[in-house]
Amino acid sequence: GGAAKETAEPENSLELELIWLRNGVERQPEKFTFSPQPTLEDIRRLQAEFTDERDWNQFHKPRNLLLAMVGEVGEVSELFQWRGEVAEGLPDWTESEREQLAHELSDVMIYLVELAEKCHVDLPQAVLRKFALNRQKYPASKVHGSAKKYTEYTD
Ligand SMILES: Nc1ccn([C@H]2C[C@H](O)[C@@H](COP(=O)(O)OP(=O)(O)OP(=O)(O)O)O2)c(=O)n1
Repeated sequence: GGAAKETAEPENSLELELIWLRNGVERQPEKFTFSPQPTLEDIRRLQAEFTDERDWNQFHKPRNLLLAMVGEVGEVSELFQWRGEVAEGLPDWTESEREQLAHELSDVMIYLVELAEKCHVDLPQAVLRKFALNRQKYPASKVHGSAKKYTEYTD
């Protein structure tokens, strides 16, 4: 029946992706934020399924993934290279240029997540450890309003 269908759990990754996409389209936050889904672990799993289904794992060694990621960073750079400074939110870009950027940033993200997986770096946990280090290195009280590198401070 209809009620059962509305509450039915997604049965595979494609159904989950469609649900998350729909959630994203409906979002209109006042200030820009990311959608909560997919998580990094979701992205890791979706890419693992994508490569498994194609028997591509044999090609996805850490070095290959690193080079693929850097190549995609280059594609992001191409979108910016002949422009002047770009304002937050890219107000002067066309919808198609923004979508292109979203694609290229996603390629970087997908390869980054898979690179971390294949190197056994638990990326979300590693990011938390790195934030703790960054806070120690750059105490807000000390560096407020200054973009100097930590080695430039004399005290
Ligand atoms: N061996 C591969 C090839 C592709 N992909 C996936 C991950 C990326 O998200 C995307 C990259 O695809 P392409 O190499 O075709 O690169 P682009 O999408 O950037 O296309 P183009 O190079 O034409 O701009 O597809 C992958 O996982 N493994």
